[in-house]
Amino acid sequence: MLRATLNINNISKRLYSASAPASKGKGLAFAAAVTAGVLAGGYLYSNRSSKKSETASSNTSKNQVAPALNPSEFIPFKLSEVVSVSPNTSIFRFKLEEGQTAGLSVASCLLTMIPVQKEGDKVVVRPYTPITHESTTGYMDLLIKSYPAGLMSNHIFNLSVGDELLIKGPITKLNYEPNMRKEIGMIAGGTGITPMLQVINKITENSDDHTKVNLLFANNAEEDILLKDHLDSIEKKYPGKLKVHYVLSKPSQGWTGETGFVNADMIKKYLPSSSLGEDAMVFVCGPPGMMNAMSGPKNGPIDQGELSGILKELGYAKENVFKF
Ligand SMILES: Cc1cc2nc3c(=O)[nH]c(=O)nc-3n(C[C@H](O)[C@H](O)[C@H](O)COP(=O)(O)OP(=O)(O)OC[C@H]3O[C@@H](n4cnc5c(N)ncnc54)[C@H](O)[C@@H]3O)c2cc1C
Repeated sequence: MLRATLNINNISKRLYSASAPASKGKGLAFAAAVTAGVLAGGYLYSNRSSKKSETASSNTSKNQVAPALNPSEFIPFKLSEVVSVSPNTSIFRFKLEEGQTAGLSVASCLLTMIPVQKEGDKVVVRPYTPITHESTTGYMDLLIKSYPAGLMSNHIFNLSVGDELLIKGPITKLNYEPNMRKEIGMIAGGTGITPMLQVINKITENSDDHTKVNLLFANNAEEDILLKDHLDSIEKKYPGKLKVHYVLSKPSQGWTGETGFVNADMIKKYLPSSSLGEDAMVFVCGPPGMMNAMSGPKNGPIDQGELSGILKELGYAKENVFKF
């Protein structure tokens, strides 16, 4: 597998590896046979394979290439590059046709699948959140953390350039509209940055969107901060639009940012006040412990569950908090 230690700005400038080995096409024949719902990321995601969606191609004029993703069918995407961004997290770049977008909406995720390869195996499906802009053509990037016993993350980390991954989507999580709120507060932990990045990209690339974003981004140590250079460069380019506040639970001696876990004082200091009511919204995405402490868990992919935790204590209303 091709590995490097470049940031996202650099990899977007790099060419794809020209020496991709032939795809192994592992077990693809089994994909079509999968009809059952499967447990993914703690939730039940529908995994019904149906006729190819016509939405992608029917909305596309003759001169445009239809978006790559299909919301109703898993299709194979070829891995073209892998870039390490922290000790346990990498960006996996999948090749699209020249001039072709992924077909993402903001904010949305997609599903990856490991098909059944022999009798007795179970299909594995997990959601991931692409970090490429909606308008990006020719490739789609996923930022993925590896877990020692993780079925999907290990599968993806073991792919070689040229191998294929079955992907279906997009699944819209939140329909972001420009200026839908005056201010947005974001609380992200680790790879929970991925949906935030989609929204940040959408806001900053639209000069008519005047939303102010404050992001509280929690990680363990400095080397674990995902896409720091990239976030810092967006903050620098759009000073009135984005402010990033880093929080480390295991900081080094010289660290001058916030330390510990995200707490009520940090939320009061950096995020829009709950007194702004419908003028503001807070997005939350992170590991289960963080979700529980900040906002309470979701009840399923489309059920936000009740609001609890620190945000509730600080007076935010349920409709002004979104859990990814
Ligand atoms: C909507 C949505 C979007 C997501 N987007 C991304 C994304 O962009 N990037 C990304 O890396 N992940 C993302 N995830 C998480 C991802 O879907 C998987 O849950 C994750 O990659 C682990 O899957 P796995 O099959 O490797 O591990 P599993 O086989 O499911 O779990 C094996 C073991 O890994 C450990 N583990 C798994 N998940 C966690 C966790 N969250 N915290 C702590 N330990 C854990 C546990 O020890 C667990 O027993 C998203 C989840 C959701 C719900």
